[in-house]
Amino acid sequence: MTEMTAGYLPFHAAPKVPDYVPPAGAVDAHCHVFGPGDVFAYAPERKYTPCDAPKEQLFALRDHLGFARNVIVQASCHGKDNAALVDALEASNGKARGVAIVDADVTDDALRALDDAGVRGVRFNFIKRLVEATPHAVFEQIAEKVARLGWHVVVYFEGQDLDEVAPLVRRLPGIVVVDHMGRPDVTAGVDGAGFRAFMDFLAEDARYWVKVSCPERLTVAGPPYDDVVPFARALVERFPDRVLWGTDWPHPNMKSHVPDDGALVDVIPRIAPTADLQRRLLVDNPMRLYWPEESA
Ligand SMILES: O=C(O)/C=C(\C=C(/O)C(=O)O)C(=O)O
Repeated sequence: MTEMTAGYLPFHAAPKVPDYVPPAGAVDAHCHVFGPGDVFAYAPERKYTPCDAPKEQLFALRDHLGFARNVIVQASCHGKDNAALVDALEASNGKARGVAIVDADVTDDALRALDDAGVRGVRFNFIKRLVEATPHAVFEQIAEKVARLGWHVVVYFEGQDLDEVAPLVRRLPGIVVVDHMGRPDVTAGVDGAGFRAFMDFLAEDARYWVKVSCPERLTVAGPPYDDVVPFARALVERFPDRVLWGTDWPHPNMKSHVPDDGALVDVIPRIAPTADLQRRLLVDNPMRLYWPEESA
């Protein structure tokens, strides 16, 4: 068993059954698999070591929460070794798609193998506490390469870094999905300059999508995340056809509390207050992006 980084909390051992019942075919569009470390080693360059969170537990959580599919996102702790991700995709019976992390020198054969496994995007991480900086020119090279496969790009950055990241995003081809609402400073309020700038950025181009995930990371008030709900709701109501939702299980790097995944699901009707908005958020949008061949 690989020791997890001191001070971080493990994922919830017994999340509640959500009160909210997701629509049929709902997709958890942001989650991870970690290790197990003695089978899928963590990256030497990682800045944290998570607790093991294997595919079997992710799939059991999917069923427990009433979801049908997962989008499994490569996290920095596994770096550019996507083996654990591919293993989970191949075990999912077509119920999972992936977002990988790759180098600029990734070969076309390697990309095709990832695509065959179910990968449909790459992730560019700008969070300074998670990764060393990558030159934007490298990200542009990767984006051009994977666009040939029809993949999209997922970006993860701090709210205060929008001005640094936006020029690169504008140069990327295809759809770009922003993780965790662009990590706004919730203490500044939805009318604060930072979140307004983020909303204006998303409004620039219909290629830009956003995940209304991670109230547990952004909150100052704590569960049930009343201080974060207005941000997610504003995004759902303004961009109903380009929002995604995810648990972010197993919630790496949490220190403030252990989020209950069932309680996170119960936030959904508060941020998407109609059945139509819930269906677009949980079914139509993720199916169009990750299973277009099956999308209505
Ligand atoms: O540590 C965070 O801020 C959140 C995450 C970490 C990563 O994505 C990562 O290590 O790549 C998360 O989204 O799970």
